[in-house]
Amino acid sequence: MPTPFRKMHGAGNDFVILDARQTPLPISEAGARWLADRNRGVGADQIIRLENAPDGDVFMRILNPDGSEAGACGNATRCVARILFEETGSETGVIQTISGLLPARVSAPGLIEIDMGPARLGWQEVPLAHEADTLHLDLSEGAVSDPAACSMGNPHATFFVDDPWALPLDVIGPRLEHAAIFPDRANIGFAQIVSPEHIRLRVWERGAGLTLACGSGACATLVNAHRRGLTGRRAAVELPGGTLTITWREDGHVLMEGPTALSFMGELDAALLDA
Ligand SMILES: N[C@H](CCC[C@H](N)C(=O)O)C(=O)O
Repeated sequence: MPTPFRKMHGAGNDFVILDARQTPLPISEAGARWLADRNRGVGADQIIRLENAPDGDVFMRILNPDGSEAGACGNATRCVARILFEETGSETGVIQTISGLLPARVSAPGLIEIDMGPARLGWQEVPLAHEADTLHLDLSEGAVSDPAACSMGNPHATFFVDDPWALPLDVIGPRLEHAAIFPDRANIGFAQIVSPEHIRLRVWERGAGLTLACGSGACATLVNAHRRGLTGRRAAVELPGGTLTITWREDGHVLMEGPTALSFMGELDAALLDA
């Protein structure tokens, strides 16, 4: 049964997007692994499945290449918003995830802004394995130490470093992702503060590894940087794949603005998704 898919990316963070609003598309862990595989499948950082939304305009299910489900994916949320806007002819909408309702709008030509919801700062919200000060975690690996942590609906830890490019992220990334303090694992950001309005960031993503961009990671990094007094409430977050503009509003919500792109459309055998 040929099933259409979209291959999209936001600042180089790439996705296979399937539409299950008309017909169920069960995806097993093996199916997600196959689909995300850059040699045997289509290849992607995450698999996104569109579903009918009980409250929003569309529900997005977020699966990592290892089959784990995530509570947030900022870059994919912009891509889903673009699909929604093309379908409705509107420039606003609400995307629903397991973490809540995310208002979306076209903020400028070629740019979409998502209200990613509130940053969650409590240790149980990240979550952490035990009570701790989320502004300064007692965690180190190699040359990095003392991260801040928060949740954007998914767990993030941010290390502030001199140069994210001078670190062996392929070595320290997985060790930190699986650190005992993170019972659900965590996405790990390595951030250089260039100025109070400019951050350079690389992210080792939970369940995915190094990606060219991480939208929720950019949000968590700005929040953690402001909490540390290192930036204002708004900054350009420069990732390897592109730059996102992040604002931490006084009401606690985090706005993320950035680009989207449709790389290609394709068809696949849905039976392979649930093998
Ligand atoms: N790996 C993340 C999900 C994708 C996040 C990222 N692609 C984004 O744009 O926010 C997690 O397991 O929480």
